[in-house]
This record gives sequence, C-alpha cells and structure tokens, in this order.
Amino acid sequence: MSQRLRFAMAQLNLLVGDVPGNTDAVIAAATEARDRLGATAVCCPELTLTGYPPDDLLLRPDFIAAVEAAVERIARQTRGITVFVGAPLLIEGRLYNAALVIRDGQVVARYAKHELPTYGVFDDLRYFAPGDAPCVVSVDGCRVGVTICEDAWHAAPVARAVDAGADVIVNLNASPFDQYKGTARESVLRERITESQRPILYCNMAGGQDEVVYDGGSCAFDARGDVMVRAPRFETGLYPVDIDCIHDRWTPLEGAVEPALSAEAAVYEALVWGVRDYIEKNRFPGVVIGLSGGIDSALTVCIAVDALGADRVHCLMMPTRYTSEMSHTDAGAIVEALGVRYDTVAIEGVFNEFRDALGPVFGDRPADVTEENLQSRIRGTTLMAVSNKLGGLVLATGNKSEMAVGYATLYGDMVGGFSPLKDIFKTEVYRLARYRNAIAPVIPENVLTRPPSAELAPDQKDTDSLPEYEALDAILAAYVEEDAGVDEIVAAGHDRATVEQVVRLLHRNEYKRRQAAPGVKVTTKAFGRDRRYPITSGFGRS
Ligand SMILES: Nc1ncnc2c1ncn2[C@@H]1O[C@H](COP(=O)(O)OP(=O)(O)OC[C@H]2O[C@@H]([n+]3cccc(C(=O)O)c3)[C@H](O)[C@@H]2O)[C@@H](O)[C@H]1O
Ligand SMILES: Nc1ncnc2c1ncn2[C@@H]1O[C@H](COP(=O)(O)OP(=O)(O)OP(=O)(O)O)[C@@H](O)[C@H]1O
Ligand SMILES: NC(=O)CC[C@H](N)C(=O)O
Repeated sequence: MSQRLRFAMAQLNLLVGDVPGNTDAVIAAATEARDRLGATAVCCPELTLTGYPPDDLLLRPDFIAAVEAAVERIARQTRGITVFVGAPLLIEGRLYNAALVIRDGQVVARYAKHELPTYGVFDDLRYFAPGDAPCVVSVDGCRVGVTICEDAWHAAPVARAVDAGADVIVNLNASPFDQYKGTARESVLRERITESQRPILYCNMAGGQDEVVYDGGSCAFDARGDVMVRAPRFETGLYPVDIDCIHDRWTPLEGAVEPALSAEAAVYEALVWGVRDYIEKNRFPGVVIGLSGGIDSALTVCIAVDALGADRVHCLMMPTRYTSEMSHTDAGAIVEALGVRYDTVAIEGVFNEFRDALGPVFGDRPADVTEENLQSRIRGTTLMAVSNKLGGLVLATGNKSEMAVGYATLYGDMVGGFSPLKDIFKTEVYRLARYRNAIAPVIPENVLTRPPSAELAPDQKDTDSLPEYEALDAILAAYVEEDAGVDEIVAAGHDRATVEQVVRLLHRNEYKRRQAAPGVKVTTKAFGRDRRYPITSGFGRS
C-alpha cells in the first residue's frame, strides 16, 4: 500500500531573545504549512523560540519561563499539524537543548540534543546537559527520528534513532555559514545516510545574528544520499518535502532542488545578510561609511547598498593634504554609480589645530605614526559625530589581513559598530570587488589596480609596513586557519623573517582585535568569538 505525507521545512529568520516574536513566526509557519501547502508536519530550526545562540539569556529564570509560556501558546494555536520546534527545556534543574513535537494541544514528544558543540562560535556545554535517549515519533505512520544540528555530525545519535525504529531522520539546525560549510554539511549528511540507510530532512535557520549568518540551504536526502529537495540559501521560506511510503520504506520524492552558489556569490551574500540583519535587528535607520577611494571602503559601500538600499547609506570623504586627486575621482565615481548620499568634510584644518595644540607637548620630536593616527582619529570622530546626529551606524572598513597584523588605528579607522570585511583577507576583497563589478560595474578599474595606500603620509604604500598581500594572506591563512607552525610555513616556501614578522604582529595585536567591532564570520577561524586568544601572552614573540 502506498502512503504519502508532506513535511514543510521552515527556514526561519529568528531574533535572539525575542521569544514572543519567534513564537509568532512558528505559529504563522505552521498555519501556512497546513493551509497553503497541505503539510502534515512542519520542522523548524534549532532553538527556534530563543534564536541561536541565546548565550547567557539561558541563565535567566524569566527567560526560561517565557519559553515555557511560548510552548503552551504554540500548543493552543496550532491544530491539525505536527510541529517540530527547538527550545531550551528545563527538567529537574538541568537545562537541555531540546526539540519538542507539538500536536493538537499537546507536547507529544521531547528530544534532548546529544552532541553539544563547544568549539568555534559554539558554547553549548556552558548551558546544556547532554541528552542520551532517542526520540521517535509517528507522523501519519511514518516514524520520525529527531536529531539536532551537531548530532548529525556524529554517528551515534542517528544510530540510536534507527535502533529505536526511525524510518526517517529530521535534523533541526542552527548551522552558521562559513565558506566551506555548504559541501561539508552535505558530505556529513551522506555519511549518516550510508551508515543508517535512512532519508534525512535537514532544516536550517536563515539570517544574521551578530557575527554569524545562517545561510539556510535546508535539504532532504533519500536513503541513497541523493538530494531530493534543496531550499535556496540566503532566503527564508517554507519548503515542502513529499515523503512516500512504498513497501514499508519511506522515501522523499524529488522536488525543487536549488543549484549550488559559486564561492564568491555565497560569501558576498553572507556579507550582505550579515549587514542587513545587524542593522535591521538593531533598528538603525542606515549606515555611515568613510569613503577613501580605496578598495576596502568601496566594497563596504557596495555591500551596504545591496543590504539596505542606496537611500540608507551615507558616505563621507574626509580629505587631507595627502588625499590624492585620484582618490577624489574614484570615490566620486563610486557614489555616482550607486546613488548614495555623499558629503565632503575637509579635516585638514582640524588636523592643523591639533598639531598646533600638541606642539608644546611634543616639542621638536619629528612627525611619525602619531600624526598618521591623528588624521585617522579625526576621521573616526567625524564619522561618530554624523552617527550621533543623524542616527546611522558607522561601518568599519578594515579587512582580515589588516586586523591580523594591527594595520589599523585604534579609535581611528577602527571606529564603528559593525565591520563587514573583518573576516575577508585583502586578496579576497579584490576577488569580491570583481565579483560585484561583474553584476554591475561600480568600482573603477583604477581602484582595483592601484597599490593600496592609507594616504596618511606622503607617497605612502601599505607595503612600506607590510609584506605583499599575496604573501601576507598565505601566511595568515596557514597560521590562523590551519594552526600551522612557523617552521611548517617556512617549509612551504615562505621567507622565515617574513613569517616571524607576521606571527609577531599577529600576537601583539590581539589587544586591537579585542576592541574591534564584530563582523561577519565567513572562514573557519574568524577573529572574535570564533577564535579566542589571550591578549597578554608570551607566545609567538621571536
Ligand atoms: N597590549 C596592549 N594593550 C592595550 N593597549 C595597547 C597595547 N599595546 C599598545 N597599546 C596601545 O595602542 C597604541 C598603538 O595603537 P594605535 O594608536 O592604533 O597605533 P599603531 O598601531 O602604532 O599605528 C596604527 C597603524 O595603522 C596604520 N593604518 C593602516 C591603514 C589605515 C589606517 C587608518 O587609520 O586609516 C592606519 C597606520 O599607518 C599605522 O601604521 C599604543 O600607543 C598604546 O596606547
Ligand atoms: N580621505 C578619506 N576620506 C574618508 N574616509 C577615509 C579617508 N581615508 C581613509 N578613510 C577611512 O579609513 C579607512 C582606512 O583607510 P585605508 O586607506 O586603509 O582604506 P581603503 O579604503 O581600503 O583603502 P586601501 O585600499 O588603500 O587600503 C577607509 O576605508 C575609510 O573608511
Ligand atoms: N548548532 C550546532 O550544533 C551547529 C554545529 C554544526 N557542526 C554546524 O555548524 O553545522
């Protein structure tokens, strides 16, 4: 006898801490899945009701009480559909990262996540006790085994669900984007399928949350490991999966399969989403950006416009005597192509006032990096003044290469509330700029080809202080992302003195990174929550 049921995967964009709003989103998704899609069940992401990661909100009794009230509301307000929803669950003084199965007014099953990730951006063990019992619940005769995110990255939780009789596995996720994740997820899920011979429905979150971006890409695999349904990445929505039962085997049918995104498109979309959700969820009217005519600020403006629209992006050019004519021309071309507001605030006069005022203190000491940083700090102060007066949030423009070696001025170009390029190496900044220009030309070719310069001193080039970016980025990728040692990097063909210089600068500048604005994680080791190093440290001083 053949039987069919329809699951809806709810790829929701949730707001951490907004339990009532997230609850509304679950009820709306369940209602739409039932009424529009004719679904029997709806699967939501991990910790749906709190958003992920809720961090120390989980330590508050009033927060947990709000979640308990939300579960009761979902039970009351969703009928005629089975709802798989993620929520923290307090049982006998222990908190679990749970999935609840709610049907017609009742919580009919509870599952506690077995594998609690405590690495990178994840801190599950700080809050949760691990579960060890499988949870298999019948949906119209299909026995559905419940798992949560990291559970699918290990063999045991799925194996336990199969031993308990699961026909199909569902996996509720809050799996943040990084540039390798798309393929990593699908190969991990195929391993589980090979071991278990069961189809898997993988439902991911969507949207930005501080430094992480959930890229969606929910999918359904059959028991051979073939993708039957793949939802778009960087979109929210309800995605149906039809599951047929033939000769007592349940198998997802082929539905809409979204093609994979190119590497550049995925990273660019992640940056756009990260900026948009940071600005929207924190309720800013727009952003303010210092536009120099250099590549970093040019790409930052493109991302901001794609995230928010041109009318919410405000650019300031703040020239001094060192600002070249070329910078004015290139900055002008960018703002014209994008149609954003553009003001020029000359800072030469303020710079001179500062130098005069400091003259008696500095005496006859020669000009050095102090005067460079002063210009940068005047720009930082100017941007913050515009933010205070007009309300836009300042976007910092620094990239990962600069943040790694401290090539940025504290309280100067580091000012800002969010830092979109913080996890993008300089060489990748160029690739993304070319990717964006291929969609519609915005950044003049000159900006892409001229040597990078901070323009804080006569004829200055970044390479006066730093190795060429190709070498710098390769050394940083090896040392930061692969944890390779100095000898290993030298053996790979890099000059020892350069490697030692980069490593020394990297460790010495932890203090700057600790004071830097958050930015979008796109690599496996983003500075900040993802990669935590001591500030005061004897390691790497050669
Ligand atoms: N361990 C530690 N813990 C806490 N604070 C520490 C510290 N070590 C130094 N410091 C403090 O930090 C100060 C040094 O940092 P900082 O003042 O930033 O100055 P610094 O790192 O010396 O210079 C900034 C560099 O960024 C370059 N740059 C590149 C690109 C663009 C821009 C731009 O601004 O547009 C700038 C600029 O050319 C210069 O080479 C020290 O004077 C000290 O006060
Ligand atoms: N003349 C300027 N007007 C406005 N903002 C400036 C100016 N010079 C620097 N800034 C701000 O300081 C940031 C850091 O300067 P920097 O020259 O390193 O950045 P950039 O735009 O990437 O250029 P480059 O590619 O030369 O590094 C800029 O991105 C910009 O936000
Ligand atoms: N929330 C989680 O358990 C996520 C962990 C998992 N390995 C992922 O990023 O996909």
